[in-house]
Amino acid sequence: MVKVAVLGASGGIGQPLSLLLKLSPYVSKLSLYDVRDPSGTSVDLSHINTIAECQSFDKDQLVQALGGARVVVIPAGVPRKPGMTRDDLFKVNASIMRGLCEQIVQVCPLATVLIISNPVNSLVPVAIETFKKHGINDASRIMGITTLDLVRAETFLGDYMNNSRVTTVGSNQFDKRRMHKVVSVIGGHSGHTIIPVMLLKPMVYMMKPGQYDSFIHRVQFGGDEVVKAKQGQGSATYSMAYAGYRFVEYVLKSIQHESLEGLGYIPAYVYLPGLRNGSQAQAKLGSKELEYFSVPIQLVNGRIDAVDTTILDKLSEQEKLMVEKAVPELIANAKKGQRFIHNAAKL
Ligand SMILES: NC(=O)C1=CN([C@@H]2O[C@H](COP(=O)(O)OP(=O)(O)OC[C@H]3O[C@@H](n4cnc5c(N)ncnc54)[C@H](O)[C@@H]3O)[C@@H](O)[C@H]2O)C=CC1
Ligand SMILES: O=C([O-])CC(=O)C(=O)O
Repeated sequence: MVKVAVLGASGGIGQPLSLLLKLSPYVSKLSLYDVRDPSGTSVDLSHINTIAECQSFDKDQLVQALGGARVVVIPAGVPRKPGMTRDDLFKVNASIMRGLCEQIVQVCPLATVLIISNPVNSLVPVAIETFKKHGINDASRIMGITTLDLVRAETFLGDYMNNSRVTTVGSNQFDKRRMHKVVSVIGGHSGHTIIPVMLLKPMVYMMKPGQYDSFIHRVQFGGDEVVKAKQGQGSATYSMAYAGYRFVEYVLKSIQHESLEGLGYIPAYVYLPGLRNGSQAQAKLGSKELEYFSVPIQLVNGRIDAVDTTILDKLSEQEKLMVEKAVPELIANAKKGQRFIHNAAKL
């Protein structure tokens, strides 16, 4: 069992994610940090009779919050309002990400860092470059969480295929196993960079005309659907907490050396050149310039052991076109994050 730190624990995602982590059998200590005092959340959660011990840390206590953390999850940052893109959040959230990573790299440099804050496509590069600047060149422990796209794809496809909803709660395990074998999502985490991939290709032909295209659109723009429905009160929080927990649990199971079989290889947004099979993925995606991509990963002890590129061999013509469309945007998004660190370094 390990210590998990949540940075941004008072937020819309941070609170329900912390609840799920408090229920986890893999967490011994739950460290809640936010610039908005998270002690209320921590005391409330501490009344739940599960193993994890809750501690809260206020804005001047980041070092204490991170001490001994094996996993750091970051939902800190501002969310979108209607009319905004995720990229509009870059300026504020990149500064937050850099500040947090500058401490992580000093206090718990061997922790696995899982990034939720948007824009994921640019903030993972901000984190990787911050670590590099401090002498740590290890892409195996920094990942962007794109699991919400996968959860949406599983849910919406389940709807479209007239199945019951996918869930890991309760005894409805059948759908969960079934859906992760049917669909995955690769690419990035914004609009057209989100690329649903049918693992069972005949599914497409089983759908009614137009259903496949509207399924793709709904997965790509599911975030906007929530932003609109929340009418200025933020973006997805509960579904993100669920998705975030699903990914964190995957990492925690690997740290406990538990079997990950049956969970499939969950994709994450990662720095390909620093990973085993990463250059193979770049070759299959047709661009050496494309350094960041969400692709299924194989985990060992909380670190990425290798990128699983097999999904890239089985893309349909339409999926290949989606990749082609996404690549220039993903390259630009990553460069933006990298420039943010390098230009700041020159000042
Ligand atoms: N990866 C994904 O699929 C998703 C990502 N998001 C992103 O997650 C982020 C958080 O969303 P919400 O929780 O809804 O926002 P929120 O505003 O409810 O919560 C964010 C929290 O971060 C805290 N915070 C700000 N600066 C901080 C710092 N320097 N250190 C620690 N905490 C800090 C705030 O005080 C606040 O409590 C947003 O950027 C949003 O776009 C949201 C949904 C899905
Ligand atoms: O749409 C947003 O801003 C939040 C998000 O990333 C999502 O829900 O996928």
